Amino acid sequence: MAGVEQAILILNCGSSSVKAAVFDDALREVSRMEVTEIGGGARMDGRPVAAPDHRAAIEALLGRLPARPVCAAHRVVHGGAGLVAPCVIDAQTRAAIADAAALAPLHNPAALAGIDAVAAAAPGLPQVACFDTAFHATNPPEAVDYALPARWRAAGLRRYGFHGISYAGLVETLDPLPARLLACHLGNGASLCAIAGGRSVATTMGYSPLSGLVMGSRTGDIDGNAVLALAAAEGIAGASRILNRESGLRALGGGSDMRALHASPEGRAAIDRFVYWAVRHAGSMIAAMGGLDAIAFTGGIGENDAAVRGRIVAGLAFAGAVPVHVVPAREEAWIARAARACLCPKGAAEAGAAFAPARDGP
Ligand SMILES: Nc1ncnc2c1ncn2[C@@H]1O[C@H](COP(=O)(O)OP(=O)(O)O)[C@@H](O)[C@H]1O
Ligand SMILES: CC(=O)OP(=O)(O)O
Ligand SMILES: [Mg+2]
Repeated sequence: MAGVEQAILILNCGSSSVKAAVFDDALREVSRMEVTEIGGGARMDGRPVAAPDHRAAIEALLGRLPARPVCAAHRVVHGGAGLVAPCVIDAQTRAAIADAAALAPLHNPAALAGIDAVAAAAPGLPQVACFDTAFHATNPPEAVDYALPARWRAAGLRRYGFHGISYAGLVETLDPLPARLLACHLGNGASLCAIAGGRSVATTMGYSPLSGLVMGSRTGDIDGNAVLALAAAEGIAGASRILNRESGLRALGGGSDMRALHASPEGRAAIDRFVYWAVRHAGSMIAAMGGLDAIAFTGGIGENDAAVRGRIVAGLAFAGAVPVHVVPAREEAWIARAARACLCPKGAAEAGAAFAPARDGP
């Protein structure tokens, strides 16, 4: 793209989508493309595209980049306990993201596919990872701990929380920022976050992006003994497939796309359950903040589905009438800024500072 000398490429692999954005050296977004509905009639910017999986979607997007990037940065959902702050991706970082893949089976393999595809297309290009967990580092211990024996808590079995890049972008966007904000990221993955004074104090996802709300293909909260029953019947891999890929709206309503669900009785029953559990979990978030000053919706459903938003807001009438905001998810812009700060910490504040790796890339 003419005039974009220091293009930075952002890849955001969601569970049903890949979003690619290019920013210029002043961190202005100059291009955006997305493949949605991956695995079920994928579309690129609304038009049908052959993308049966994330890898194919990434290849299709990289083939249409309008500028040659000088660095790339990725949304990575889970880095485990060790990887939280944005960092340059080296062999060790890549291995840690791969190690956490079992905790985010719908996301980390896709993020790795993006990292590897960029490395293959542009060997040596500096790449940065930004993690979905970081925003929830401010949760108090009582919100983070599972009531497990000490050795298992020490082994990293704890609540992490996700969609943190989206929530961090939301906090930067709302001005003035409400003191006690119920933030609802409703996409193919869905979570709620209690944001008090701009900081996450509670969230509905836990050890992995499986818990909390009913989602496109994930159960949301489910009793541990039911998980054991599934594992006994189907094995660990089978139970993981059922819980992460075959459940949620797909299991209740016959499909994971909220738009289609409105059209059938079975789909509407699934939406009833989505809304019911969103409201119940919202009650828990409101309790964690000691009240409610505003609600914000983001994500594919949160931004576009006024009927679902209206039903959730109506279900929360008990908490009083509060302002409701609809905010486009700004994950890519947040990642671009974090990548610059990571790669050129000294020049991060200077508009127009060129990207240069702080240390060697992959
Ligand atoms: N106009 C719409 N009305 C209702 N739901 C929508 C609409 N557009 C997108 N969605 C829902 O948003 C979901 C995708 O959200 P998104 O945040 O883009 O996904 P991901 O979680 O993969 O990042 C889809 O599953 C779809 O059901
Ligand atoms: C964490 C998560 O569920 O992300 P997404 O909504 O992109 O699937
Ligand atoms: Mg997403």
